[in-house]
Amino acid sequence: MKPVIVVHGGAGSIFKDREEGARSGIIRAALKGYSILKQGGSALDAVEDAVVSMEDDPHFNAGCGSVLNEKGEVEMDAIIMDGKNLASGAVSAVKCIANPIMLARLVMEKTEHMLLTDHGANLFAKAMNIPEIPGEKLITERSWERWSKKLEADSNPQEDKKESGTVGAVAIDNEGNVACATSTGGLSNKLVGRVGDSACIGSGGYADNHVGAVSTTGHGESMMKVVLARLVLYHMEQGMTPEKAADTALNYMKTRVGGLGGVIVVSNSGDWTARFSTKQMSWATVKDDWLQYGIYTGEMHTSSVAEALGSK
Ligand SMILES: NC(=O)C[C@H](N)C(=O)O
Repeated sequence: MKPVIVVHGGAGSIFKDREEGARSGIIRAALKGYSILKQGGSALDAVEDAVVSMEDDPHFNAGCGSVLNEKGEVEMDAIIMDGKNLASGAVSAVKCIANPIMLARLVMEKTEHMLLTDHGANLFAKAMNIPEIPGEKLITERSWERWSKKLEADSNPQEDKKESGTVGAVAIDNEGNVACATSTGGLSNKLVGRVGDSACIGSGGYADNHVGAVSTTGHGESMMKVVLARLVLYHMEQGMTPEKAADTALNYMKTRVGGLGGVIVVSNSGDWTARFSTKQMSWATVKDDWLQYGIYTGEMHTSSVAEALGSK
């Protein structure tokens, strides 16, 4: 099987001054994941590494750069899933951790459970020797500024809830195993303790070698109502292509519950797609040593991996 990786940097509206940063961030993440796959590494390692790279990048709403809750704190959700055996691990409402996706993987591999939340997730991190970092280290000047503005009387919270930037990855490795990973700071100004789709199996992501893998982004409450990631795979099981399945599921979410979002998909035969009902979604993929990426509907740039590595 030829390896494939697809990553996203969130669906929503990307501010003009953030476009360049988002573009280079998704390209870097896709190339990182692909280099693992090329060396014979697993889909699971590839999606984890790709997501870590975007969690560490302040341009995205995950890890450092996460949006803030109503109290001005960062609370994050993340999930990872292995399509080989349907194992998955997740953390929700976790604070003071640089890379929630690494913690989610440890939940999957080192516990009997699938989801640890809040304080329990931090206790587990401690037991796993994952260091806690001061919460402020995850807060960028920009996220602080935007959060403070929301406190002004004439602010528009609905508008601010459109902040995108959740990150995710799906991959298939040369053994034909698929995996997904998703990580987010959630929605800005969310209530303390709010958990979104990104920590929930089937909504924020799903991976099954029998069909493929999906990572999602968008309005979490809508995505949980339609169990978006699993819905895409269901349509593929019924015979749809990844693209048709993604569009059908996103359209259902829009008409049934009025929610917008985006998905990245890889099928168990290595077909992929990146689709969204929002104005933008940053995405990138590498297959056959060719990198493709875009942000707006219909936008797709192509370059060879060698060229992309050279210009990094
Ligand atoms: N931007 C996002 O994708 C947000 C995330 N889906 C959430 O609702 O927590």
